[in-house]
Amino acid sequence: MSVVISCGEPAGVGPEVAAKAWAALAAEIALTWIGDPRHLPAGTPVREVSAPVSAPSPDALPVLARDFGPPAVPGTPNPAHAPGVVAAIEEGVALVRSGAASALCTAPIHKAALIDGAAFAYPGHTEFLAALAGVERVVMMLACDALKVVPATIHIPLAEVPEALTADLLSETIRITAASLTRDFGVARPRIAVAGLNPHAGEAGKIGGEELAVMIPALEALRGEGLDVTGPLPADTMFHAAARSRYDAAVCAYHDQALIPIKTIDFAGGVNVTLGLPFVRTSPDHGTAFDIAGRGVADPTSMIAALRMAAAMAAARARRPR
Ligand SMILES: NC(=O)c1ccc[n+]([C@@H]2O[C@H](COP(=O)([O-])OP(=O)(O)OC[C@H]3O[C@@H](n4cnc5c(N)ncnc54)[C@H](O)[C@@H]3O)[C@@H](O)[C@H]2O)c1
Ligand SMILES: N[C@H](C(=O)O)[C@H](O)COP(=O)(O)O
Repeated sequence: MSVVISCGEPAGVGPEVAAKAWAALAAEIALTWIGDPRHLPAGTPVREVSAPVSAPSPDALPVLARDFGPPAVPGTPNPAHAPGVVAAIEEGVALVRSGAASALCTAPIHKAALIDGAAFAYPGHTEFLAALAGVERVVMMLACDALKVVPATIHIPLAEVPEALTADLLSETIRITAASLTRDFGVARPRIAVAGLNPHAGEAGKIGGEELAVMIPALEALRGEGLDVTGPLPADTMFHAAARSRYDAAVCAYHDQALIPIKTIDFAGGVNVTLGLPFVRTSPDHGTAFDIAGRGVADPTSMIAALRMAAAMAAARARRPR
């Protein structure tokens, strides 16, 4: 399987964790990095290529070299780089859609830097990739060995969550999650737990009405379709080890309800994966980490896990085409 890596924000830790991950996986996965090679850590062995490689390259990191103009200053994004960062994602998508690569792994972007420098119209990769693929609804999943979580609403202000959390959104999110658990992760009959929006999942309507009005009817309808769905559950007690053993994925009402438990349990090993796209996309669970960029101390574990997951998902899809 060949995986292309979009460079992400040059002022962040993305180039560093990509170079370190390549060093760790050089004999295991065919990796190709898209970006300006001057943004890679000094001393990274580079081999410029004109197309993604199809075999592992243990001696040098294959690079689709693109000129971003000014050099990168660690920790300080340059608006002049933003168009190149966006173009690298677009190129990665084009390569996986054409079949030139098997999967895309995106290094972290700095959303504000892209909005300022490239009038980026999306709050994250997830929404941008959906637009590039022409898909109306995609699902963000963060996965580690101990837990898989899905925020039903993603990058929106907390104040907008109750209105955005419709029965249609919840139902589609759960259907996409269940289908991907089977297709990409080999779970024959996925068990999905759903977190309530309100404290104590609404306490039978005494602490918020969304569970009774929206969530419970939606989950009952999904059970009628044959899906194994439990909830809405009180979110505070569904992430300890015994609770986690009862489901394959937790669908949550909003971003932090889903991402706090997984980034607490396994920040180093978590992977962000987009479900519902016509291609495989993963990413590390961390961001640009400007506070440590350029110091050589960034932990590549999440990037390594993201690359391994991308290759494994691409292999699973090759074995199990839709
Ligand atoms: N996949 C993505 O593109 C992605 C994911 C998450 C956040 N982001 C973006 O990144 C930017 C910064 O986000 P943030 O500050 O909330 O989170 P962050 O993950 O960048 O940093 C949070 C903390 O974790 C540390 N950290 C992060 N990655 C690390 C690594 N590999 N090794 C060691 N320590 C690491 C940082 O030093 C910092 O202290 C924001 O613009 C955010 O939107 C992008
Ligand atoms: N919500 C993600 C996280 O905090 O890990 C992150 O912002 C990445 O989102 P995209 O994959 O949409 O860029």
